[in-house]
Amino acid sequence: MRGNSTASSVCGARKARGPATPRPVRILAVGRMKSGPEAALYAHYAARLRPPPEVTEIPEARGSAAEIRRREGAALLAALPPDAAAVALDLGGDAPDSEGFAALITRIEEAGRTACFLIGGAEGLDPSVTARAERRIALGPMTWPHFLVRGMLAEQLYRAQAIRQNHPYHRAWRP
Ligand SMILES: C[S@@+](CC[C@H](N)C(=O)[O-])C[C@H]1O[C@@H](n2cnc3c(N)ncnc32)[C@H](O)[C@@H]1O
Repeated sequence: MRGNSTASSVCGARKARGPATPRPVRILAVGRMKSGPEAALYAHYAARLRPPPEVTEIPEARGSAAEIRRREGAALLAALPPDAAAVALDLGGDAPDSEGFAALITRIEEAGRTACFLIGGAEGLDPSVTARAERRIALGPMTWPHFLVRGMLAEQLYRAQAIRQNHPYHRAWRP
C-alpha cells in the first residue's frame, strides 16, 4: 500500500506520543471561499471532525503566474506553525489510499506535531512550498478546482477519523 509505505517517513523522530487530545489539523489554503456549494461541501464534513480543522485562508496574489505562485507560496509558508508536519495537496504527489492517509495522520499526531495541509490557488503551489512539504499528496491525476479540493480533503479527514475509530462510515472492501 503506497500510502502506508511512506507515511512513516513524514514526521521524523520526535516524541513517541502526542497529547491525549488531538490537536486540530490545519488547512492553509489560497483563496477566500464564499458561500456556495463548495463552502457547503466543506462545512458538511468539517462539522463532523473532532476537533474541527482550523482554516487559514491566504489572499489570492496578483502579478504574473510565477509572481502569484511566489507570493502565495511565501504567505503559505509564513502561516505554518513551528511544529507543522506540512502536507501539500499536489498533483505531483503520491496517491495514498484512505487507510494510508489515516495512518499518516496517526503518525503525525503520535509525533506530537500539527498536520498542516497546503492547498494552492489557480496557479498552483510554488516550488518553495512543495520543497518544504514533508509529504505531497494527489487526489488522483485530474486537476480539481482549489475550493473543491478543500471539501474533498475534509471528506478524507472525516474518513480517516472513521477508520481510526473503527466507525462504519468507512466500509473497507473485503473479498
Ligand atoms: C486549480 S489547482 C492548480 C492547478 C495548477 N495548474 C497545478 O498544476 O497545480 C489548485 C490547487 O488545488 C490542488 N489540487 C488540484 N487538483 C489536485 C489533485 N488532483 N490532487 C491534489 N491537489 C490538487 C493543489 O493544491 C493546487 O495547487
